[in-house]
Amino acid sequence: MQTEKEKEGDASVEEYVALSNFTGSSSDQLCFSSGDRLLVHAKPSSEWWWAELHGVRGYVPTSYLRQDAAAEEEEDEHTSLEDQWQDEEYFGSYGTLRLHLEMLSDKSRTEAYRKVIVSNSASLRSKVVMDLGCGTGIISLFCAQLAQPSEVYAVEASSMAEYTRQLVKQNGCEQVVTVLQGRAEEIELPKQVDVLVSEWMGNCLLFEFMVESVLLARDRWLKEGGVMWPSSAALTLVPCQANSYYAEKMAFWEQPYGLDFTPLQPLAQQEFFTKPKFSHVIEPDDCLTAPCDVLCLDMYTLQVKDLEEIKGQFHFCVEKSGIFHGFTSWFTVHFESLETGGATVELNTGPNSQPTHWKQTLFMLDRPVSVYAGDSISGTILLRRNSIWRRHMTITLHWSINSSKKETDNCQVGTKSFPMWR
Ligand SMILES: N=C(N)NCC[C@H]1O[C@@H](n2cnc3c(N)ncnc32)[C@H](O)[C@@H]1O
Repeated sequence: MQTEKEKEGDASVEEYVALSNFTGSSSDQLCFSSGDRLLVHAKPSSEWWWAELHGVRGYVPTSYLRQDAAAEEEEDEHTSLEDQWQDEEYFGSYGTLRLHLEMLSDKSRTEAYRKVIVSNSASLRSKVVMDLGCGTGIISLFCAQLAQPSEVYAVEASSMAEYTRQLVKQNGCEQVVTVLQGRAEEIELPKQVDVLVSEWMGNCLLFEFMVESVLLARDRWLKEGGVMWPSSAALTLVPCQANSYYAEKMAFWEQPYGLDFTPLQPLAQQEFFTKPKFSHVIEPDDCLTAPCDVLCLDMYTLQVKDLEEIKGQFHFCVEKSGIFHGFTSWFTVHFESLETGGATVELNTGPNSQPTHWKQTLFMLDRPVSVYAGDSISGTILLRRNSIWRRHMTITLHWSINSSKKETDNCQVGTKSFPMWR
């Protein structure tokens, strides 16, 4: 129901750009295409705004909108670089034990780093190592305990660094490990390093964009011919079923206690399926096709500017009929050996490996689609870094489903943008 204000619209009309296509599911919702410039007249809720396109007014979902460049410029002036990284909140969260306990309790992750040190212990002798974002210093302690590097610089920006120094002393590693408190981009190391090791991966590989700090440290502190651990990273995608999640968040409204609550389903779609779902556990049987690496990052050549927009393509062949609810992503990183020809160590966060604290990330479509063995799903994925909130990004998926049934030439296409988180 439109209020008077929504009908007239208030004076402060703001222009927004549509991030992707939207097909309204009721008469009072606007339909628009990616790139359309919408005039927002009223913001009655955080999820739905009252907007105008080509003279027609209606509700639009806020998650599909981005402030236009001019407005973004203006906001830019009021957002200092510091705020854009949300460092106070970010490093504040790493100053407490919660996240460090989660990471240390992740055996798959932590043992993978230990395996890297153990399998390269001979080559690490007399080497200089930088552990970027060392947290409690676990990787630095592995280096000092399981190998004989000459120096390990354990760099940590949060207040945890004070405790890390105590842990280094407590474990008799202070001869080798030096803890430096500060942002890796800002601190001074006594010398260049032979190895830059870091556990920087976020949800969907890049969230938090700590990888930028790793690249800046590489360019400034890694010796010519030095080694990056991880050496490479890949983001993997697979079209999947998500029956229990769909039942829990959408089907639920069909007949709760014998009543018909389906008018709430557009809100449920907006509230539960607009953003990616972190910590999703996909069962191998939920995969409708073989997974595909859609992005591959070489940590020696990747540049900070490359992080603004990263694009990948995919082509999936449906192996078994099922319901295409969405896409699931995970990542894998590789640690090359310090010895030429030595064994590479892999940390895989996918459904066929030991579980990790990242689990997987689920991207739900607005509406599920039945697919059949022999169909194919092809398209692109675009990770676009947020130009204001530097730890955030938007993931846009475009896909087309090509039916294997010869008589129907139906090719269903779809696109959806998922803010993570702004
Ligand atoms: N997703 C992750 N692996 N997060 C690990 C982040 C750890 O690295 C620390 N960290 C992140 N960025 C930086 C940086 N630029 N400089 C120093 N420490 C950092 C952070 O305080 C935490 O202890």
